[in-house]
Amino acid sequence: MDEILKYFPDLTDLQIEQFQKLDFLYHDWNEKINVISRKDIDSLYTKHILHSLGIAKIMKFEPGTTVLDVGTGGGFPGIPLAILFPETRFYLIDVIAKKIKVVQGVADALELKNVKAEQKRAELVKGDFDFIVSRAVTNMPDFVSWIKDKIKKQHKHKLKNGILYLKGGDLAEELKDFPNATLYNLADHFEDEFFETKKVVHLPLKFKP
Ligand SMILES: C[S@@+](CC[C@H](N)C(=O)[O-])C[C@H]1O[C@@H](n2cnc3c(N)ncnc32)[C@H](O)[C@@H]1O
Repeated sequence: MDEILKYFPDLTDLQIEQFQKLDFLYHDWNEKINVISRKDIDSLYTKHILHSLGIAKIMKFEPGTTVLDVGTGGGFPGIPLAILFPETRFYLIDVIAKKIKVVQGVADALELKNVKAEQKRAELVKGDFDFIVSRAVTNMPDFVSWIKDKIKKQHKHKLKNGILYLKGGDLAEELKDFPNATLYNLADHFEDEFFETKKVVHLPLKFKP
């Protein structure tokens, strides 16, 4: 938790309490439904929560922004971002129902009013969003094909509406057909060696009528 406060020193008391509660909630849920590998659960705050908040180092969502988290699993990056941006609306989806049960359980326990969680396949999501966030779901070409018609037309941020994807390693081959993608190194923001190769990929997408 100290790590979260180190990089996000302006949290309110409520946000601090909500981030603290994640420790118990994820350990508890993970015993019933495995959403975080046993190897990683002890690094919950670095590898899952802080990593999710990496998106916030690139993008400060304005109040009223709508964000879709595709393949959220146990709620990453959606849940940490929903705590940090209480006035942004987050729609968290995953194709596996029991993962959404965990997400709903965590959102309920934290009384997050800005989270809607649903068991759904990405390709079948209706509606449009300012941004679509994700981590560890699929490669960029497939991802874009799933969500390309779900982007809002009106931009209200400096970064254009589109995808904010947490990815690691060498992305040259995967992103070769996306020359307008911008990579932001999380190592510029977080010291832990876990972030050495981690990036946020911003891919602006045009509204398709
Ligand atoms: C490796 S997990 C990552 C979970 C989470 N994003 C994280 O980083 O911890 C990938 C998740 O994507 C979900 N998924 C895969 N294909 C999907 C699709 N077409 N629509 C929605 N969810 C999908 C899987 O069910 C799984 O929960």
